[in-house]
Amino acid sequence: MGLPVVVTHAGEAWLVVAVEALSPERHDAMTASGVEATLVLTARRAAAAGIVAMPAMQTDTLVLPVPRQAGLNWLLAMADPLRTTLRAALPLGEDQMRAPLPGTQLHMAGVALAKAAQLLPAVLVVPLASGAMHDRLTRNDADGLSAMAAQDILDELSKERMQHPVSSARLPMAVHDAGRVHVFRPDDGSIEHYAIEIGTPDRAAPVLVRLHSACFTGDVLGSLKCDCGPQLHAATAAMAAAGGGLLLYLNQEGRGIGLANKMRAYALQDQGLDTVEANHHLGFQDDERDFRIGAALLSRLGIDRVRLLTNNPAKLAMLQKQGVAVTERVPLVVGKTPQNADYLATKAAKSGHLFK
Ligand SMILES: Nc1nc2c(ncn2[C@@H]2O[C@H](COP(=O)(O)OP(=O)(O)OP(=O)(O)O)[C@@H](O)[C@H]2O)c(=O)[nH]1
Ligand SMILES: [Zn+2]
Repeated sequence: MGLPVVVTHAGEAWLVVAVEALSPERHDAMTASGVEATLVLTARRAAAAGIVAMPAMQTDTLVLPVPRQAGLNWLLAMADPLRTTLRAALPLGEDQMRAPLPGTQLHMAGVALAKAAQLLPAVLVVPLASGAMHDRLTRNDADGLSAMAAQDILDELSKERMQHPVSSARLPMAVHDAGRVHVFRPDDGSIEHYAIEIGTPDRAAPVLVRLHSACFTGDVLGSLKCDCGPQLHAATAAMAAAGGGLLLYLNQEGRGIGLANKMRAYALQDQGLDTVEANHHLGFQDDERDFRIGAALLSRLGIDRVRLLTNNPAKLAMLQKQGVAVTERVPLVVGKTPQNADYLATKAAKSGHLFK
């Protein structure tokens, strides 16, 4: 929802909010008393946007003191995903900017919260100086504010979620009339994931499996910018032809950044950035997916040996690390178009995908 959160750290309390969720009222309530506000950016974004040089990337987060004269527009400009160079475009002169500092757990927790909400990881942090500030905020945000320790936020958001089976039913499909959909719900209340049996997978032998990350544009709209839609359909067809298989449909849209941010990445790609550079400009890593989910669903379904349909070696390594035996990688090279040739080349060059 983008509400400010009270984060405690080193015996003090701070208010943390994603910059993109700042309304003028909320911004005023948080900064009115002249507090020392800081802006937290990921080192990825700071480096991609030219605020710091790459060697400064020893840290995941960078903290910039918000200049006194800076208002909401300055913050929004610093977080604006379409502004690719912050130095040249800063509304305040460089001399008014002090050098960024490496972030602490407080700042890492702020960034982790923003990412978990699929908001841009650009975060305003102010000391919770006075009861008056707290009152003004709770009056505006009727439900009051959540409070949590920075380290607890980091622990909570990085731990593996339990995936609970919720419901399951038969689903005849065009590709095979014997099918079954299982819905799983993570214990943190976040988005559900699906496992789809195609035909009748034989669990006595390694099962033909695909871990498919949701791609609304490719899977539903038939986008030519990626290969996801053709991969989805080729995978289910291969499973039907083999008599059975398992499709894990993981709701990790946009490699885990969500559709809104994926469209921001696409807008940057229209300015000439590749798929990896665009993620970095937004402040994300190349890939923000939690690869443990797939292994958890397999284990819930009693499958411990798989033949994996993928071109991505990282998926093999992750499944093996989580205790799933991958007896074979089955390549899934389909759906190359003139519009996605550069995207596929970037994945081969930067993400290690094997297209053979
Ligand atoms: N952030 C971002 N996500 C994208 C982009 N294009 C596709 N995606 C997402 O990428 C995910 C698919 O990842 P891929 O790397 O194609 O495939 P993979 O699943 O890692 O590997 P394969 O098993 O070989 O397909 C889906 O969640 C898509 O929504 C893009 O340009 N930017
Ligand atoms: Zn796609």
